[in-house]
Amino acid sequence: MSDSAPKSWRDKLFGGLKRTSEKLGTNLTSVFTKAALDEQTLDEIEEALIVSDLGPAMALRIRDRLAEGKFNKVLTEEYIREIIAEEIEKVLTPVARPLEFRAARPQVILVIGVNGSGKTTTIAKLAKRFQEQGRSVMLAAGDTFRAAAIGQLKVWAERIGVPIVAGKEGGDAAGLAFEAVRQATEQNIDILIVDTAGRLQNRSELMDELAKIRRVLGRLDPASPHDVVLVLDATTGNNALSQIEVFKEVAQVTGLVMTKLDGTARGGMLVAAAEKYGLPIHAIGVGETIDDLRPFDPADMAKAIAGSAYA
Ligand SMILES: Nc1nc2c(ncn2[C@@H]2O[C@H](COP(=O)(O)OP(=O)(O)OP(=O)(O)O)[C@@H](O)[C@H]2O)c(=O)[nH]1
Repeated sequence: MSDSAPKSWRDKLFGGLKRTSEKLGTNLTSVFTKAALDEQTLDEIEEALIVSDLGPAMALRIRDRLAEGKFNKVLTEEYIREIIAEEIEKVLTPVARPLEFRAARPQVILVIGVNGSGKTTTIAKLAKRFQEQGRSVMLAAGDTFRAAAIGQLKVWAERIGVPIVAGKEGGDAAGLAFEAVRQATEQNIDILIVDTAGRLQNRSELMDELAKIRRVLGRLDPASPHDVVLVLDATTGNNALSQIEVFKEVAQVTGLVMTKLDGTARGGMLVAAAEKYGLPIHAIGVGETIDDLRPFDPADMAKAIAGSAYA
């Protein structure tokens, strides 16, 4: 394929995860050149997998898989990468779940995450995907803390052609969410995506605000918000894992979106997150354009992380 040809999603996925799979390869270099499998090599493999952010449980499982009947045998790089991909796929399969319209009009999707995680662009990308599926979408600029966040979301709304409910900087986010649901109901909108502030440094305020939004939404429809999606920046590595911990507690997260997998060698943490929390992962981001955020195929994703054959 020439450089100018448009890339398919699979190309982008494998290209985006290249730094992650290369880092795994670097960490495993000494193993790839070993004569035969022994206890020490297995220790090295386990260590390399942990250093590659896959998490200790996964590292141990892969170690056990490789040990099965293979002692004193020479393992090829291809075989090792294949086994890694197979084990990753097992963990990703149950969590790879796209965000879907479930006929609760309006279905309210609360989007949370720290500033800079890619929240605003994720909202726009999700909105566009729903639109493509024939759904009507409305946005609510609930990050009332920063004028820039409101402005950015307005620009995106205009670009993709969806209505937006926005208030003033410093306004009441719960009040805005309430108003947005009212308008979405009136206009028979399928999906309302609500942005929120991401001030993790002020945990009690954040908690109060999210709790208030939930309370207000719940008053209109006890099932609302129907989804609470946490956006994580993959480049933050372990920090992303601790964000799941905090937000799970303050906002009853129902699913994850992981952005910027193309900008890091630490993509393995998606697997660690899946294993540790078991939360659905609705979509992943491998670039800045509107089409770069999508649900993922667990087998492809596993191969992309493990760097095993791209066929
Ligand atoms: N390379 C890459 N960049 C991304 C991805 N997702 C988001 N970005 C970029 O990350 C930056 C931050 O994204 P925003 O959507 O503005 O993040 P945010 O969390 O809303 O940030 P604030 O508006 O500052 O709170 C932007 O420049 C995005 O284009 C991704 O998957 N890959």
